[in-house]
Amino acid sequence: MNEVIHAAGLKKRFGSSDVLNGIDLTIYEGEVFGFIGHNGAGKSTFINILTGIINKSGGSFTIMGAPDQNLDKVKSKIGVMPDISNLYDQMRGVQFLHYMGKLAGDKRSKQDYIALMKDVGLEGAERKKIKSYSFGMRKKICIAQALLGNPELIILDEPTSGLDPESAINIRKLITNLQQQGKTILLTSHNLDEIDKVSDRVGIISDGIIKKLGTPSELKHNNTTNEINAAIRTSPGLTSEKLAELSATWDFEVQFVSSKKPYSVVKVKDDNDLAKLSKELIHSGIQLFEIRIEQQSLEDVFINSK
Ligand SMILES: Nc1ncnc2c1ncn2[C@@H]1O[C@H](COP(=O)(O)OP(=O)(O)OP(=O)(O)O)[C@@H](O)[C@H]1O
Repeated sequence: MNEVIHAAGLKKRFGSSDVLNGIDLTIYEGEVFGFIGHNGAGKSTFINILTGIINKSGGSFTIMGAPDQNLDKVKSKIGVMPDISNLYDQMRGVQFLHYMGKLAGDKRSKQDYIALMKDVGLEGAERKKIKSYSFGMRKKICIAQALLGNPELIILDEPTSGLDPESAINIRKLITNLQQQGKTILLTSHNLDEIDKVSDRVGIISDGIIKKLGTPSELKHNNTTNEINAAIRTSPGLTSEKLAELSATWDFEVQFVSSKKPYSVVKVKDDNDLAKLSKELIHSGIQLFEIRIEQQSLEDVFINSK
């Protein structure tokens, strides 16, 4: 597999604050890579270093084989979603893309720009001035801008934040289509369900390093313990207090995790304790309708990676 991005010990310090403490990461050709981390974790800083907006403080990286000191020859192969504040408000949507496309060496026809606007969900807004665009429409034209020049690597920093659910679904479809065309996509998002759905691999940044890395499935199943979260549906419903009262005499530990109506989610040590739990609940006179294992979500993995 060809390496598209390879970062080795990449560091960034702002004043006295170390934001990136040595990012080691390789992103391969044709993959959608989901980059996640809490606010201020350094995702945009990493992207801004890759795209030459800011300088690194240490370490090194290559993009499509070009070393970070000499990225000029690959710059035209990288499409980056700009900040929404960098749009030209007085231009009409299609006119703006046409203009930016020329600068990016884009060869498409005017009709194709209209098609691009449709692809990002801006059908009907082609001839409206950007100043009249809503926040979501601005995001969409920024996504379109990232695709100008037919780049091989597309970097999308929170493309769907602030979009309505249908628009976000369309952007996810667009990302999948781009991948099918062989593009490599680096994506950040705080919507972990979205990252789970579209990414081939996910990296979680915390304390300035990549804390966890793997496919969404690997991350969700990489449980270091045998602990089980079980969702239980009973009558009467199981509250935290009721469970504490019942379990006081049990010879195993059970912990109330959350209430997800009509379920109560509890944690037990292993399979044996799960079997004991169902037995004890029935003995206590509680009607047990359903008990099922709750799969870890990417959100759980994220919360536990801090
Ligand atoms: N130009 C700058 N000067 C000083 N500090 C900066 C600068 N840019 C970013 N930072 C700081 O670096 C840290 C990482 O910011 P960054 O924007 O990379 O985080 P992020 O992971 O993208 O966050 P979010 O999810 O909120 O977008 C933050 O503490 C931020 O305040």
